[in-house]
Amino acid sequence: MAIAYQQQELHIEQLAASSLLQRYGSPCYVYSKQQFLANFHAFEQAATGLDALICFAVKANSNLAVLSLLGKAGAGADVVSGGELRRALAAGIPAERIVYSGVGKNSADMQLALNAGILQFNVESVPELERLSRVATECGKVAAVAVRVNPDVDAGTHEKIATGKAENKFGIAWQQVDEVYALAARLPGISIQGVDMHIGSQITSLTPYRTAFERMLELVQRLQAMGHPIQTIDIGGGLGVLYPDTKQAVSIADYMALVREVFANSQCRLIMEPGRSLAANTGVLLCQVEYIKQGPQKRFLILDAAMNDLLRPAMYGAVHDVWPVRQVPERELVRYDVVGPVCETGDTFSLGQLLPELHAGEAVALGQAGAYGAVMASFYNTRAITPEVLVSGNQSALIRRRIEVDDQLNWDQLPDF
Ligand SMILES: Cc1ncc(COP(=O)(O)O)c(C=O)c1O
Ligand SMILES: N[C@@H](CCCC[NH3+])C(=O)O
Repeated sequence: MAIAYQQQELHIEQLAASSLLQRYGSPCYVYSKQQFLANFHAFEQAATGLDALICFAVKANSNLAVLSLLGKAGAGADVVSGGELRRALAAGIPAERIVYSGVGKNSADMQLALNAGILQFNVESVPELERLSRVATECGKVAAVAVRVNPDVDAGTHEKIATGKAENKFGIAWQQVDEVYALAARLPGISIQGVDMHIGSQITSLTPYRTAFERMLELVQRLQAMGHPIQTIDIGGGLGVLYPDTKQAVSIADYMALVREVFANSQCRLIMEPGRSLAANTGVLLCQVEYIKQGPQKRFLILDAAMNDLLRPAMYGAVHDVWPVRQVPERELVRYDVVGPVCETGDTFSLGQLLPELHAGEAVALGQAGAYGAVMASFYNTRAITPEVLVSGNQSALIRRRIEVDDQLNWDQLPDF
């Protein structure tokens, strides 16, 4: 079922926004606890009755307060580096709920994961498998492994985030899978546990998922018939969300209904790695208008947020909501090119955006910023790293009265990342 685009249900009151900006500085990422929990519960509820573990893809948002919130709610974590693993562990996510993906795992990070006792390594190549076996043997451990299989499916997504086609660097090619499992079975430091796939990100149709899932189920049955003890099927993440330019999206409920239809009788434990669908609509990037610049042809809204804070528009031509925090109905509508202060023409959030007339110093929110926002920030132009705040309260109540950083964590005892 296609669902229509609606502006993100995250309203920010002028008063609260300016308190936040005053307290934490501008620009500043603001996340909603309630929205994170609502998204996680939507997955959980749709998975009722299935043996399923939802491992949040930490790459989407690695904020410690966010990880701690999701961990307490029962989520596991999908990590792709030693840094992400340390963060997940520091936030209290138990190692037995952590899977480790990625094409370039180094020996030190493998060792860290083995000593922590993680649930599963998702292995992407023969040399990685051989290295993992060697490192595990040296540590006196056996690594629980799923081979990431590349099901050669076009997920119809942006070329920079497609991962499931034969030409992509990810996973083991379909025709090599049998020999890789045969090798895994011979290696002393490896224990075969499952299969893994991830075909891309921001996928807005169920069709590629159906094709990939059916291929994976067939593969599981074939590997089991060969005697491999496949007990887990990791189906990755990738579920798309609504951005202003998304023409259709798939609901969590419909996605999970497909998962159930294909895998319910597999007798395997299902692992999912959603990132964006858990995080995108939980956050905004709050910022302020620095200047209004009137050119001969265009009017520029120059924000104090830039591509180093939110890279997606510059990197993928991605579109995010832009809206003034204070809604003044009588203001005239004006077209702006919404840009940041960085010395790149690509530092543009939106072209010809119709907005109520704005003035320097007023607060603006950039939407859908809870996923792949702060995690992709950089120091470019020697700008400061953007603060992140997780607040309580929901929807319109958000931020209005309760400005509350997650106080469950002891920040002094957390490692510095
Ligand atoms: C291996 C793996 N798992 C999970 C994810 C999360 O994807 P998404 O944020 O699209 O759900 C990604 C990113 O695409 C990934 O590479
Ligand atoms: N960073 C990307 C998604 C990549 C997903 C990681 N495999 C984005 O912002 O959309």
